[in-house]
Amino acid sequence: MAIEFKKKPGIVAYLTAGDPDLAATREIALAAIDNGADVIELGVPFSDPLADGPVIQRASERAVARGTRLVDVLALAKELRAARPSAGLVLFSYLNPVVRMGMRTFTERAAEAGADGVLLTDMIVEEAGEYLEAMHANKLAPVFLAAPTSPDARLKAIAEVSQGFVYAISRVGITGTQQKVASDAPELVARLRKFTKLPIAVGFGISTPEHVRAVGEFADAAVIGSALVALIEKTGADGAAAAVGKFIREVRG
Ligand SMILES: O=P(O)(O)OC[C@@H](O)[C@@H](O)c1c[nH]c2ccccc12
Repeated sequence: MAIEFKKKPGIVAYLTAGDPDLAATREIALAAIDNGADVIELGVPFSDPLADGPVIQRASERAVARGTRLVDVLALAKELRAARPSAGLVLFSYLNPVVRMGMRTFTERAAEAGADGVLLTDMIVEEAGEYLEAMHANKLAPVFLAAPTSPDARLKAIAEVSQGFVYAISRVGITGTQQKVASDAPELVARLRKFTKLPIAVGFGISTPEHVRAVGEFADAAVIGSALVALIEKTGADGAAAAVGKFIREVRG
């Protein structure tokens, strides 16, 4: 039960829980872990995923349409923790579902489920007081997003409250695979290194072994989301776990 990146760069795999269904997500997450993913970012599907590109938007729509709720994702997290005690597990959500449940209740249930940390996409560090209190009370690692447009003061504030790792998004904009990883990433990671000793994971647009190798030159982990979600969309419930396992093995190198 820990967020640690064994091989450099580590792999963080993002999955939309409940797409195509919760049983499939369970199998896919286990396959990702067993094939080299150090951390699973278990995404809570949300009806208005404005930070997401089309691939993850469609996955969220499918999962919401199936009736996937935050409580179901917490139950899935508990199953994953039981099945893989040492895997890194970060609950990933927009604020809205968490606020609806209640911050205190959510963090208690996340800790009870065995999550290592939480990343709330639209939680900004300036307004994170109550959230951080609840996270600390439940020994959960708050993971924050740092963007190339974040000024140093903001990076410093993020670094001071982050635990587990810091998530550096490689470019402004929405999630989604790209031909090459944006060039803003190395500069953002270098700026973050001034303020934190935590591992830094880079995400957005990562989908090939070359992307992962490139990220490994300057960061500690690569986050892969849309490429996995697109693969799941293409293969469907039956073949998805094997396909994702193979993909993680290939990009890990
Ligand atoms: O999909 P990509 O380009 O591989 O990027 C990872 C991203 O999907 C995942 O970390 C994520 C999913 N939803 C988000 C919303 C905001 C920031 C990051 C995310």
